[in-house]
Amino acid sequence: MENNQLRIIISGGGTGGHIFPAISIANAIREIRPDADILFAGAEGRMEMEKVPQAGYKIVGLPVAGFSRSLTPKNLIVVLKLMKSLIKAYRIVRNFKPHVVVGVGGYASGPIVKAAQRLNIPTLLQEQNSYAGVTNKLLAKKAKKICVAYEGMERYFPADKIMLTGNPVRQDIENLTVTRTEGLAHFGIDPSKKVLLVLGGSLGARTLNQSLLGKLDVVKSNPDIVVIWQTGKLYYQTVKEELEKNPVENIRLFDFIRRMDLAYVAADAIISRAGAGTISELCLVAKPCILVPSPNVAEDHQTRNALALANKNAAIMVSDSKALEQLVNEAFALLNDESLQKTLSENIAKLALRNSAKVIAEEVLKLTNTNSK
Ligand SMILES: CC(=O)N[C@H]1[C@@H](OP(=O)(O)OP(=O)(O)OC[C@H]2O[C@@H](n3ccc(=O)[nH]c3=O)[C@H](O)[C@@H]2O)O[C@H](CO)[C@@H](O)[C@@H]1O
Repeated sequence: MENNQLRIIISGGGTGGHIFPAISIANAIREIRPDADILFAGAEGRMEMEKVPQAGYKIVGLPVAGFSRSLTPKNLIVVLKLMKSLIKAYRIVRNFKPHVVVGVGGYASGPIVKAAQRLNIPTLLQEQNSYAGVTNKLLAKKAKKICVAYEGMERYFPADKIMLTGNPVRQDIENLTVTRTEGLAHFGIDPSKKVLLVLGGSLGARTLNQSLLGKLDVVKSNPDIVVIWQTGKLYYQTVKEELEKNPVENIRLFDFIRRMDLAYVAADAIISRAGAGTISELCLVAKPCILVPSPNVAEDHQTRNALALANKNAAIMVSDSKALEQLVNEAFALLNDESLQKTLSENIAKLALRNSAKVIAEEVLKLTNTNSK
């Protein structure tokens, strides 16, 4: 390892919501400093161990896992793993000698950022959600900079360290170059139809799938509306079997959509979970949407993400418990109300934050000159 080479560790992961921003930040650092040596640290067995090498970066894994929310003996094993991870994290940071360490949230960022802070290496945190998780709140005290995507984050973090940068969004979505005609052609949809896009987040959402399955008759009786439906990998087979029993011509079914840019341009309205990454994209593509926060995430942060938009009349929020009954009717009503579509689009566009990855990368590079002592 060259002594004067710029070295940066990026830590965190667990779901797409943490990994994709981390990779975007790394790419933006490389654009400015192609010579930078970037090392990722993730959790063994999680999605980052596959996605990060695919993106062309090296990654080391920690044996870290999440606590169960109820009191169970399993949590003892989690404590042991955490201690092992801390020891490993110290070793990684000492050996790699980074000039700065970035934490994007998720299991691995805790031990790595903690170790860096103890060793007086400057750290930067990126919080994607409008509600800060426990780990980031603990790490914030000694962090040099905290890049956030929502206003009002001084509720959780020291105000002087916060910078409103937004969440990094893939280039092809931030700067859409495809047309609606191309989007419709990609999904085999006639240009005279309206399109409802349904997104369950990177893993899919059971409630959204059940809400649609329960209202197939409504979808069928509106043949001028075509539904592009992302089920998630886990639920795809079940939904497909249901649709084989009860075929609906105006549905296009996918487990995962690779060309989100084409899906977004094709859509007239969108139903979505309220994951932070998806919301940042929805603001940039400025489409009218209905958000259904997942009740299964830490500290109910998706509800807070969704409320940040709903309170500004930038999105409609339907709670998970009301979705089965209300969601599809609400979406079809929105598709038939152009004035509401226009208001929601205009308001959501105002919340868009651009160039986040580049701005965060610049902040990371500024810290490489900081003396943290
Ligand atoms: C269940 C869970 O823990 N969810 C969390 C996870 O969400 P999750 O992993 O679902 O992530 P986000 O909603 O933040 O982002 C999903 C990303 O996957 C992409 N995508 C999605 C579907 C698809 O078919 N194709 C595709 O490419 C989207 O364009 C987006 O870029 O991390 C977010 C950011 O910390 C949190 O706010 C969420 O609460």
